[in-house]
Amino acid sequence: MAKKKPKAKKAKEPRVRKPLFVLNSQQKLIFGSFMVLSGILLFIAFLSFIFTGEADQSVLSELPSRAVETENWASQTGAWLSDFFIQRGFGLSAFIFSGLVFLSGIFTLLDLKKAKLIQHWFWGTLIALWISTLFGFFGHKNDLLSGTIGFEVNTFIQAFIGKIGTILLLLFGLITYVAIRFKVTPERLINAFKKVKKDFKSDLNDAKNDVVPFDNNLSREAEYIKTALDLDKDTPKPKPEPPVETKEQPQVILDTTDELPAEPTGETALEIEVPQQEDDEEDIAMEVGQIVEEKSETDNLSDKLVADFGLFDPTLELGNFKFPPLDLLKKYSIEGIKIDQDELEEKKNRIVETLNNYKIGIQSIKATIGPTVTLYEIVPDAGVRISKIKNLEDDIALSLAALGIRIIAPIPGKGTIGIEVPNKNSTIVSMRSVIASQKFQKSEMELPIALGKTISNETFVVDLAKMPHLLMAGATGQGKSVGLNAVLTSLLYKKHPAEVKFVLVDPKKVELTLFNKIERHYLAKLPDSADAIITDNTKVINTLNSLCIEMDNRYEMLKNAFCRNIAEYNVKFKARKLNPNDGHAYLPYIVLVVDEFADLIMTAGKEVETPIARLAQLARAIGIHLIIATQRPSVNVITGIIKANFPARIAFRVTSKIDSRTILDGSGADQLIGRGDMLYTQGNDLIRIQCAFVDTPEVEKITEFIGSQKAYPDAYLLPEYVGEEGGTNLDIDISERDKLFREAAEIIVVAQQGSASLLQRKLKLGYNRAGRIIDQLEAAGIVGGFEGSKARQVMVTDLASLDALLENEGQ
Ligand SMILES: Nc1ncnc2c1ncn2[C@@H]1O[C@H](COP(=O)(O)OP(=O)(O)OP(=O)(O)O)[C@@H](O)[C@H]1O
Repeated sequence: MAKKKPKAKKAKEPRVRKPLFVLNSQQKLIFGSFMVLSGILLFIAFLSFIFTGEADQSVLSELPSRAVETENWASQTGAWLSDFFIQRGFGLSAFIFSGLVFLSGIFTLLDLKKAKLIQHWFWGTLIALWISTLFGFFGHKNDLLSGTIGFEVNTFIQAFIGKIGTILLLLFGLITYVAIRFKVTPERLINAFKKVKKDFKSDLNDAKNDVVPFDNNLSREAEYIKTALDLDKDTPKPKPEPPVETKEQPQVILDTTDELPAEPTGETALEIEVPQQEDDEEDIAMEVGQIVEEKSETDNLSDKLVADFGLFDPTLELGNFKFPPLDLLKKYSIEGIKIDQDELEEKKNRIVETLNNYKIGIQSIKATIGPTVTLYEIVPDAGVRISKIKNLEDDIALSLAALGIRIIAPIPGKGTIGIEVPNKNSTIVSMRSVIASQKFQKSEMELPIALGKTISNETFVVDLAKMPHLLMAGATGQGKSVGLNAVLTSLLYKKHPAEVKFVLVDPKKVELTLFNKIERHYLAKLPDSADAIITDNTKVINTLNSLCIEMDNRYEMLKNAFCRNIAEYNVKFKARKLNPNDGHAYLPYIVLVVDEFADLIMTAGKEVETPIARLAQLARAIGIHLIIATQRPSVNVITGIIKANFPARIAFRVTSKIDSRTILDGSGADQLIGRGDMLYTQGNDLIRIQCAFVDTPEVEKITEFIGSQKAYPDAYLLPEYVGEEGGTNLDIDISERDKLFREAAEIIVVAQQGSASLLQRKLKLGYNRAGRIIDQLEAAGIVGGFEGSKARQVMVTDLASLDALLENEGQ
């Protein structure tokens, strides 16, 4: 079945006709210019033939010979060609051929459409034939006019239909030519005639008006118009309105009448009457006022900016950034599904047998072979209870002696019952194959992720931005880390560093280290942290809270820009409608990845759960998306509040039905076979997917490729967040003081001004950190207490006293 598919497809493919010869650019130049020059040469030769043809007549039979001298301006070749085309060919209409040769050269040089050129040749040849026949009729004594062809054709026609018949035939030929070539119809002709008549009438009226200028009313009107024009002289005049009755209008209507029956009725008849109304003498001319498009100030400014600089390009700073090539990903020898007919038959028989043993008859059975499992879709006999088959899951598993059998009863939307049976030899779905797939390459999604292949071997691509957050769970060693790498790899292959940033949390410390290499391209971090990848739990809390601040900031920016989501905001920013001086900036998507969430929840509990839940609830619109993976899908890890906000879930194999229920709200994940076999749900159906496999060396190669390119000066900085541990209590402890404490103290003493904003400016700190240092300075007795809006009093007068104070403190 599956084998036949590609064959059928092949048969249906339209046969592409290859062009007979295709010229490259150089050949086009050479061939094109040759044709252009040949056209010119022919023209010169033909022109000369009119004057010298007779003189050269006698030597034509001796050509070609160096001894012979010809009068033609193009010498022997010219004489011979002219004789061939004019004398023995078409007469004077041979000039048309010199034009056609010239035109062919131009078409080749400019690479214009060949079909058009062929049309020119066709119509050109026809008109040449017609003209030469016409000349043959009137000037049959002069070969120069008609050429042999014109003469012969004439003689031939006249022999059958006589002179009058020939004239009529020529006329008919002309009408046919004009009708087809210039698409002339009787209606068009009538219409053109009416238009001329109307123009003539209005000209006549104008002339009459000019002749009687002293008619009272008219003169007053003319005077009024004149004054208006005078007043208007300085102001720019609007363009004259296009006349209501446009050229095309009658044509469109007449074109429709072409296809109408002889006696048009109903609506169409009405349409035909429109041009007749135009003919009415009492028709009142109507002028349509120009529609004024009012533009706001910002629109004008942004339009001008866009006209001057083009749309804002966020990728410009790393304009030469190259996306990783496909070759960095491995090809696998066991890739591609191989059909084992015997295995299929055997399994089918066992399923049928087992069901028959329980008195369940089957009407039909169909197999779809996937990378790891084969889906047998059965239609049971009428009257069989579905639950009966569902209960036979274990019996079927026993008879097939296979792990991981899943029964889907019924398959939603299909009216069949599905039995998924693992293949004896599973195939690897390589990351390369899914990344190279059309579906991924051509996807227009915001954050496309190629997860793997479905049971029908289709690449499965989803948009993380639509999910909007993803929960991944599965027992250890079942493919979670590979799944996370597949997600990250997909984004690296599709998104520029300016468009997406990752916040990586890796409590296991080893899973995501490879991504360190792309820190300055793709990672985001807290301002004063050394590593972008977070392995320490306290730092996770700070980062999550910092993301909450980023979320609030982004919402504020969206509100000020009157946008509902990040996509709208970025479009507006790119169109230069948002001023960076007002705090606006291009917003990259932020993807937070937590590998091993259980560990976090166990150690930090509510402190982690609260910001995660907040982000999950609110962050979708402003482009922050969460991917959370866990080995332990128990209810105290995946709590109700987390579950409620993560509609998209991936389950790798788990050990118990309870775990499966925690992740998917149903069983199924316990029946998977591991090694990347997974179930995906986005709130409704479960889809079985074989996860794409990406190995550590592949990830290393990709990160190395990206890491070796020009980067931003630093990772994307998240807003500063100081946790409760940074509060005043700890500050009293000298060892807990900020690294910049001494420097800050010196600045304050020199300036004699105890303000946090001074520190912010001088030390380039965030508000929170500067405030914390001020608190520490207060605890150390360097500045006084808080005095509302006034700066704090500085207690130390000079640097020497400061040194003395701090030294005493250390003792
Ligand atoms: N999609 C896949 N295709 C083929 N093999 C896979 C796939 N995913 C995982 N495997 C196999 O399973 C092994 C374990 O995968 P992985 O390290 O991702 O598991 P894990 O769930 O992250 O485990 P842990 O939780 O202990 O980190 C891999 O080394 C690989 O051999």
